[in-house]
Amino acid sequence: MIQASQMKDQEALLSVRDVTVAFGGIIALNGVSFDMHKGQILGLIGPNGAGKTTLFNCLSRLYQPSSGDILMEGASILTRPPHRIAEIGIGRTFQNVALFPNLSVMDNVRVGAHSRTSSDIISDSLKLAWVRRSETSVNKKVHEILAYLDLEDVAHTVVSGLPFGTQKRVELARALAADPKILLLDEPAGGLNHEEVYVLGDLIRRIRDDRHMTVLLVEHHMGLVMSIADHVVALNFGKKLAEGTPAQVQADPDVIKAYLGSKDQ
Ligand SMILES: Nc1ncnc2c1ncn2[C@@H]1O[C@H](COP(=O)(O)OP(=O)(O)OP(=O)(O)O)[C@@H](O)[C@H]1O
Repeated sequence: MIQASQMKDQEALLSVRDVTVAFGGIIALNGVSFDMHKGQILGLIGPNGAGKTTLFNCLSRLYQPSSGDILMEGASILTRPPHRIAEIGIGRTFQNVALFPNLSVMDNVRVGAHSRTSSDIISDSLKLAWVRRSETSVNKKVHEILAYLDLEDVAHTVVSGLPFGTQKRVELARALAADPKILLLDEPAGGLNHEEVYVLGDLIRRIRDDRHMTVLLVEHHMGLVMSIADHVVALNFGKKLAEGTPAQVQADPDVIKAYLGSKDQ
């Protein structure tokens, strides 16, 4: 676990600065700021409609903030189109799984690995030497990730035939194959049973430790967030309500009030 004293000495890997998002008259996010540090697992929580998904979509560049900035290693990411965020080291998974259902597990993971290569259709067709070298390294990467996530047995299985929990693991594999610096996880525990959530928590922690990854977790499952996050940011009605260690946020009177007044646990 990263200590607060170490954090102070580190420049933030990602800084959310005064981000506001308005949809017509609805202010989905209202001046939200926080920092993420290298190696951190940051849990983003809040009752329904708090603005978590909106913030997640800003980080993955699907939404453009009305004002404010998001900096990655000091440089704004807001000029990047969504399909180019993998190049700066941001990877994501989707709440409802967004894989190519008719492709095999291996081919889905290969798509992730290719998002960091610079080959193009002409170089691919000409089978230039550097493209062949790049293919070899992609294949090596894909095999390594499949082994890491225990997906070798289903490597050649078409994704649509797999249980939901396994599909979620394939999505994680695809995101990891692009070697992100920051992994954005959108409700990874959604649709999983108790045992699967426990295994997932362990896996996220392992990914952070083994692969030196920084993880942002948007999650309704409080048990998961509180057991694996180093730092928690709580939103409500588009504003930051509290941030701190899981224990600090759990004990915050405003957070308790927000949750007691909602349908969330
Ligand atoms: N595309 C959109 N158009 C209009 N309003 C939106 C849009 N997306 C979100 N909102 C509104 O913005 C606010 C924040 O929504 P958001 O989905 O970010 O919350 P959330 O914390 O992710 O909620 P949940 O936990 O239910 O997914 C809500 O009032 C929502 O209705």
